[in-house]
Amino acid sequence: MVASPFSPSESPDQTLARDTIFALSSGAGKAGVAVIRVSGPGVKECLHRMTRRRHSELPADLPKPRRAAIRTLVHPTTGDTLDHALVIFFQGPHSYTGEDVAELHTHGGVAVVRAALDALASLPQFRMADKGEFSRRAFDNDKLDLTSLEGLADLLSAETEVQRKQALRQAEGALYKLCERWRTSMVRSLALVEAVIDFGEDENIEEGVYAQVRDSVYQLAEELRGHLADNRRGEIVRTGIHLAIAGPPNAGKSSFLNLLAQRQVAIVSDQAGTTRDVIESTLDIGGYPVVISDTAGIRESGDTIEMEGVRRAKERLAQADLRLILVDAHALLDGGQVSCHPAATDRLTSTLQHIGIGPVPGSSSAWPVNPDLIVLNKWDLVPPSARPRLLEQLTRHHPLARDGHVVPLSCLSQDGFTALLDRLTGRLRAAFDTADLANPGITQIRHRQHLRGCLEALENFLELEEADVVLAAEELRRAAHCLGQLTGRTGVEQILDALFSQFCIGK
Ligand SMILES: Nc1nc2c(ncn2[C@@H]2O[C@H](COP(=O)(O)OP(=O)(O)OP(=O)(O)O)[C@@H](O)[C@H]2O)c(=O)[nH]1
Ligand SMILES: [K+]
Ligand SMILES: [Mg+2]
Repeated sequence: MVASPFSPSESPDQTLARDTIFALSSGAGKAGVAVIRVSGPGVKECLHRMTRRRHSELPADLPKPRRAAIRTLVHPTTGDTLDHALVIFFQGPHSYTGEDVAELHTHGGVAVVRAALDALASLPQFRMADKGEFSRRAFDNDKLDLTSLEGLADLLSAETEVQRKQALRQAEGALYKLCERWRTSMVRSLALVEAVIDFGEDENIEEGVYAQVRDSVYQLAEELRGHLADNRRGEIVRTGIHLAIAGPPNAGKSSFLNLLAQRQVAIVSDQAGTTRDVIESTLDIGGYPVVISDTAGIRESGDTIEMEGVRRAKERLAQADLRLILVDAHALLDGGQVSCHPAATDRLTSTLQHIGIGPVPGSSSAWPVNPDLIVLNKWDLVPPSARPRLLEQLTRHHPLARDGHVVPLSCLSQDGFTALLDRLTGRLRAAFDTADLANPGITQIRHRQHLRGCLEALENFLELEEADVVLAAEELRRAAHCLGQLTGRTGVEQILDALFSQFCIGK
């Protein structure tokens, strides 16, 4: 958990005014163990009234903080034994919420849990927690900032390894710490600029203070720019990487989707133009969440419905994060053979041109999309003797096929599928690896907006002259405020006070 370095102390009155909240924190329904969490000023009283040492009628001592203790759980008024439970006590502020917290690990039966919850509800000023209320209290008590809370929410809904890791890092406060480092630097600069305003003529102000501030703001702006130029990696991993499969009709695109998904998601047939709509399936590929779109085969057609499908296919291809083009390898051959040197290469070029990739002669409507992988499907139909030559010719002579961008595959026999998956995972890792610990990613549009606002203010600052020192202070204040909105920690005065006390500028 992240403790704010600037946590304001809560007055005892505020604490007392609060209800004690409780909830079943583990999943609902029958289970081996259930965890009931209790937080608030009444926790000690609750443990005193509801727990006994085993085989004893006497109230048990409060368990040592953070140590599990076995207790008999009883009803606070009737004294009925409810269960034997493992009890853990966390003394505020060293707890998740920052208040006194107890965890009761009871047997997971539905009736046991209900009895325990009913017993808790009978205590004065105790009530069931609202949704997210424990985390809300953690935020109010400066135990968590907004980005950590968002990370926690993402962690609860993470479906793949990469999402889990990213969410965990954010929940642990990596983004928060980075933002606080930036914000502290900005507030420090602000303090110096305000010192220049207040004591500008004073001999106690060092020479060159303003230049120092400019340097540090310049560096900060560079760092923020670098952070914003992340190709939206974190956001994409959070919501799913969009991979489009496109290609000519009958290349085997739907067969490939079905192979990836390991079930019959899309209709496969030998009729060209089978797929019309975009068909989506969300899969876990090497730990990455990937939303795969199978699309209509791209070709000219008189059929208005098919043309709408083709339009959607092109649109999807243009918007995708990753593009996989599937072609029929057999169609690149000349009567089953790799004929004179440039033929297969030319055929690939023309196949790609037909689906709008690469320069289209005499057309201004070519869109500049580059495939991330070109899959040569129906490899089983390529005679084994022709395979090495075909591959060599393409990788050597086709500009889009170089650097291992071409992979042979047979959806029919599944030959080449494992190699293709490895290649795909490699591409995903290259494009979306978020494991850079020193550089926690931005995972929400909201983060990006506040960072942009912050950068804008810093850039405005850098355009000002030293004479505009009042405006300069205003921009720095705005920059720090933007970051404060990102983390939910907007207080500037506390940092300022702490810094001013170090400057020794007062007489
Ligand atoms: N021999 C062979 N046939 C394949 C392979 N992959 C797919 N096919 C066949 O090719 C035909 C077309 O497959 P689909 O998956 O429908 O192709 P598509 O690209 O989705 O076609 P459209 O949706 O019409 O654009 C079907 O008869 C498949 O069985 C393969 O690797 N080898
Ligand atoms: K088809
Ligand atoms: Mg299809």
